[in-house]
Amino acid sequence: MIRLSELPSDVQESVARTREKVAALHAELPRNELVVWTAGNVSERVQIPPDADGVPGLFVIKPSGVSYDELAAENMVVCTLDGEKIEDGTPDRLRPSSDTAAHAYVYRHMDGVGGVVHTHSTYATAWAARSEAIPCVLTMMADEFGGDIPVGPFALIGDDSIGRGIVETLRGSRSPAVLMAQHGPFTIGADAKAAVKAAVMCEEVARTVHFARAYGEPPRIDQEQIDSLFDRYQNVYGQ
Ligand SMILES: O=C(CO)[C@@H](O)[C@@H](O)COP(=O)(O)O
Repeated sequence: MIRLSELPSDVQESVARTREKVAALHAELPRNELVVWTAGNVSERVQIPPDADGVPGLFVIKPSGVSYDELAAENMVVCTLDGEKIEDGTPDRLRPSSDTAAHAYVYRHMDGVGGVVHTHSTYATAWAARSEAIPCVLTMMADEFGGDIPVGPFALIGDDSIGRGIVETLRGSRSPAVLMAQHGPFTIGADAKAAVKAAVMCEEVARTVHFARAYGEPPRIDQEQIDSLFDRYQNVYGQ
C-alpha cells in the first residue's frame, strides 16, 4: 500500500496542490447547472516531478456521493492509475467516485490527458439517451470540439468498460467530449480546468442544437471551415 506521507516532499506538495484545484473545480458543476445532487465528478492527474524515481502515477478524484458543499481538499481521494486508493490521509471508509475506474483507464491510455470530468447534464444526456452525436452546426462547436461531439458505446459502471469506450471513441476524434450512450457526457483536457470547460461547452451546444432542431435540421458546417475555425481557436484565441 502506497502511503502519501512516505512519498518525497515535492510529490506530497504536488498532491496537495492538485487536491485544492480538484476540490475547487467541483463547485463549477452546480454553478454551471451541470449536475443535480452529487451526479458528477472531476479528477486531475498529479504532476510527478521528473526526478521522483519510483513514484507511480497518481490522480485525485472526489469521494463518492459527497455533497458538493462538503467537498474540500482534505477529503479529495488520491488514487493510483489502476484506480486504487492509496493511504492518503482520508478515512479508510471514504471511497473514491464510482467512476474512478473510468477516469483511471483514460489516464492509463491517454498520456496527454491531465483532467477528466463526468456529468449527467440535461441536454447532453438527452442526446446520449438517443445515442446520437451532436452535429457540428455551430462555429462554437468547430472551435471547441473540432467537429461533431461523438457517441460512445453503452457500458456498465464499475470496471474498464466505460473507460475503454471513452478512449476508443475519443482516439478517433478531436473532440474533448464524448456522449456515452444512455449514460451521459465524459470530457477530457490537459488539466481538470480544461475538462470542466469542455463539460460546460458540451452542455451549452447540446442545448442550442436541441432548440435549433425544433424548427428543422440545421446544416452542418463545411469540413474545411470547421478545420479553419478549430485551428484558429486552439492556436490563436485568447491571451
Ligand atoms: O451515474 C453515476 C452512478 O450511477 C455517477 O456518475 C454519479 O452518481 C456520480 O457518482 P460519484 O458521486 O462520483 O460516485
